[in-house]
Amino acid sequence: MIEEILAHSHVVSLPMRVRFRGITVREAMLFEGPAGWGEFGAFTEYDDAEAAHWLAAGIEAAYQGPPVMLRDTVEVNATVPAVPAAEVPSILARYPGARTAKVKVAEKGQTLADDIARVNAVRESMEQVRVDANGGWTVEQAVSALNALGELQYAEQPCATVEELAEVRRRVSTPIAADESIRKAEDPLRVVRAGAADVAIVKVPPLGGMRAVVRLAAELAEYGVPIVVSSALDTAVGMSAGLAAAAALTNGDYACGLATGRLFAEDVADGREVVHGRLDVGASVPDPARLHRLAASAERRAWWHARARRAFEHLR
Ligand SMILES: O=C(O)CCC(=O)c1ccccc1C(=O)O
Ligand SMILES: [Mg+2]
Repeated sequence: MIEEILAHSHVVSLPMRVRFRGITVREAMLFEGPAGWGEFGAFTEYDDAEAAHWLAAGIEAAYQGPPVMLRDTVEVNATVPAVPAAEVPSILARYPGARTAKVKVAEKGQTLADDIARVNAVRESMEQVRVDANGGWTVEQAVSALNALGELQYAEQPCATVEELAEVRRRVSTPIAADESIRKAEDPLRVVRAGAADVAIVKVPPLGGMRAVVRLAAELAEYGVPIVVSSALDTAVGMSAGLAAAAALTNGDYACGLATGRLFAEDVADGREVVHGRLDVGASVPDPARLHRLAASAERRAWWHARARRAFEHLR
């Protein structure tokens, strides 16, 4: 099966408009199967065992297709990278009609004053603001930052560990969301059992697929913890899987972090625009001219193929 996947694959390199998560180009391998297109885009620093989940998610999309969807559009949030406050209006302009924004905070080399200025700039035009520290604060820093930042929908991964999240959650009134603590966990439920999260950020690729997201959502609902489906900086192909998973949830109350296609200077497909703060869930089919234009070097293509082979071994 892996040879068939590789034979129908394209490795792309998408330039980002603004640096995000420390990267300026996003590479991914896309492949077409009997049920549609799938994506294998595990972050380059992830090991093969972790990457295997991402490959499983791509295989589900290409060979099985989406689960039963309950909606044909999904509400999305604007995603604001750790830019200077003055750049916020131009970033938000790319998400017409969005009511919620997620703002990156705790960026290395920046100060709390930078975060406060950025969050306040976002508040001027958004109904709801959430922040994402990507585990960048200590407990004490998180407590003072969250007290200083004012009312937020929630704070995503303020600190690195589950224990720290639980402590911050006891000490502040801001709801706490877990992202990396779920994405990297053997047992995603540990974080809620530990009292570490009010909200769970869930991404299709690291969980291993759309159906895995729907299952986890049902388990978390028993603990009263809602999920927010977000992207892993996926191309338009991977985003289709995130949108399908979000559309399959019975409780889809939170705006999803699935509009990150706006962070790319160019994507593999066009036509999926944010309209009234929502995205259509219909599958995106890559445009051959774009696949050609965005093709990665032969060397990077070989790297992704070798990695996909190793990851596939973990699935057998
Ligand atoms: O949630 C969003 O608004 C966008 C998704 C996002 O921030 C993200 C994208 C890729 C990798 C990590 C993250 C993250 O949430 O930390
Ligand atoms: Mg996050």
